[in-house]
Amino acid sequence: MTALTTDLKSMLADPSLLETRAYVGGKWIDGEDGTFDVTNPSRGDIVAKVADLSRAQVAGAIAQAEAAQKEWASWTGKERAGVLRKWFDLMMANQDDLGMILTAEQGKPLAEAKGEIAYGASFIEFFGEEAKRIYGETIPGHQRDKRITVLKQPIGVAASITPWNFPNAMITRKAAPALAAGCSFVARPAAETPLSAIVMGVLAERAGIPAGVFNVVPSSSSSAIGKEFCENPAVRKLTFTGSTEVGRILMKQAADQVMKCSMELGGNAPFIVFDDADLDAAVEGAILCKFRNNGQTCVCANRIYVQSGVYDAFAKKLTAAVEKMKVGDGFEAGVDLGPLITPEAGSKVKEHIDDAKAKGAEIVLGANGAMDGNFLAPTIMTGVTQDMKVAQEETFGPLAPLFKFDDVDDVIAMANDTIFGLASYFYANDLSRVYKVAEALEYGIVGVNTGIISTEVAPFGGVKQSGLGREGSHHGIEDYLEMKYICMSV
Ligand SMILES: NC(=O)C1=CN([C@@H]2O[C@H](COP(=O)(O)OP(=O)(O)OC[C@H]3O[C@@H](n4cnc5c(N)ncnc54)[C@H](OP(=O)(O)O)[C@@H]3O)[C@@H](O)[C@H]2O)C=CC1
Ligand SMILES: O=C(O)[C@H](O)CS(=O)(=O)O
Repeated sequence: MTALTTDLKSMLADPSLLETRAYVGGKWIDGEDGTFDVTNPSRGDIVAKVADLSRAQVAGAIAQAEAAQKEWASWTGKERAGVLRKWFDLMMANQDDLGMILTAEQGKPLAEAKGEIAYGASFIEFFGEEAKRIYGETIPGHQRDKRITVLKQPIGVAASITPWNFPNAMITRKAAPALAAGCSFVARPAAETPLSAIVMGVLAERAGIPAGVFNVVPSSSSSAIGKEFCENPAVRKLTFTGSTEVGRILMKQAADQVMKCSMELGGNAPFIVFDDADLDAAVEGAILCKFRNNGQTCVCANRIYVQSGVYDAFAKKLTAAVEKMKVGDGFEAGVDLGPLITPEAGSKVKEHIDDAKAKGAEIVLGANGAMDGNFLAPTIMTGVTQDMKVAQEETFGPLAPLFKFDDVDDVIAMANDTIFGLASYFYANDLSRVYKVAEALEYGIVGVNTGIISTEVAPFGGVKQSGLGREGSHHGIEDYLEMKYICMSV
């Protein structure tokens, strides 16, 4: 591939959206630790040099957020809804530019990046509306002279740590309910993809969100900033999306302050195809579910179980569809699969391919895990079994492993045989089977005859070691509220 340079500023309709400084207390500041490079995963070139904030500067951002929070909480829900709506409108008005910034730093195809902007914006629209509906309650007194009321109040300063795979939506899915609830917010984006977070600061300023309410603190140091978030007494809420491994670290650190945590962690989604499934629909769903963001999502199908009566037909149809998929630069028209975020991400996919081959699986499509830069051909394997690494670990890449099963109870047992419990999917038409399987799967999310479950109106989250709490839906704002019980003697 010819070396291309990503001259991002010249690509934007509004070049001022490409901001590289940090947004703290309503001011744009440089990093005490200089800058760190943001590179384009397709081309390897430097897209921008971004302010590298020190832990002390992040502590300053937390202080600014604390100072701004009480005033922000004094606004009515309707007033907060008004500026959140403006924030949403600005996102959608600049969707193309925000999509290009996202593709430049994360690599996903531009159409998919623009889709993420709309998905991310939907949380701001939704929770702006929810800001007006933070209801308390009155409870009949336990004594004749007692009156009981319950208030919902914002928890205070919320801090977020988010990953590179959805650099816009993972922030808005947290910031939107937080701000709607009356919290203030300090966002530390992944070092790979800070630009999509910083531009949300540009739009927050333009929307009239008060200084200090929304802050973005890019940094090349993840652990030091994580410790600041967990140890600073002004932070009352930590919200994280990323690996279960890092989630455990953060929860341990947050325990010293008994800090409320929301955790959206790793997944190992089973995708089950029963013999009464619509096979064409199942293939379409499997492709959407497996290869969205090049397999780099926590809800991607990680294991594909196909009942023996339709196994060969499904494998043939899936292979025929996947081999038409185009791998390439996210800015290139017609590309279905962009690069992986780093060479290390590719190594993990290759490790799973090699392990499965060594234990008897066969590659029916793909290049044996060979990387071309950060590009990896989509790979399909048959003859995959539970003893292989791919059955227990999140691959996070374009590998579709096909397992064969006979009995419904067996496949439910195999699907549940994991420490994870985020998303699961199955295709079937028999109604009693649909009910039985949906109830038996130990997951926070079950997709029935669909491979895409992501929406702002539903409660997204996992059980077991896939996380704590829910994001999205009217439930999502509860994670940013405290309940206060008032007992009044009359
Ligand atoms: N459930 C989900 O949605 C996601 C799951 N994953 C899983 O995690 C695996 C690794 O992906 P990766 O992006 O490295 O995920 P990580 O969990 O390592 O990183 C997620 C975020 O946490 C930050 N981080 C890492 N270590 C610490 C720490 N000790 N203290 C505070 N913050 C920290 C990272 O910063 P930085 O990137 O700057 O180092 C990033 O912003 C993937 O293969 C996948 O299995 C990954 C992303 C999303
Ligand atoms: O972290 C992720 O992979 C996202 O939560 C998946 S989704 O919400 O975009 O479906």
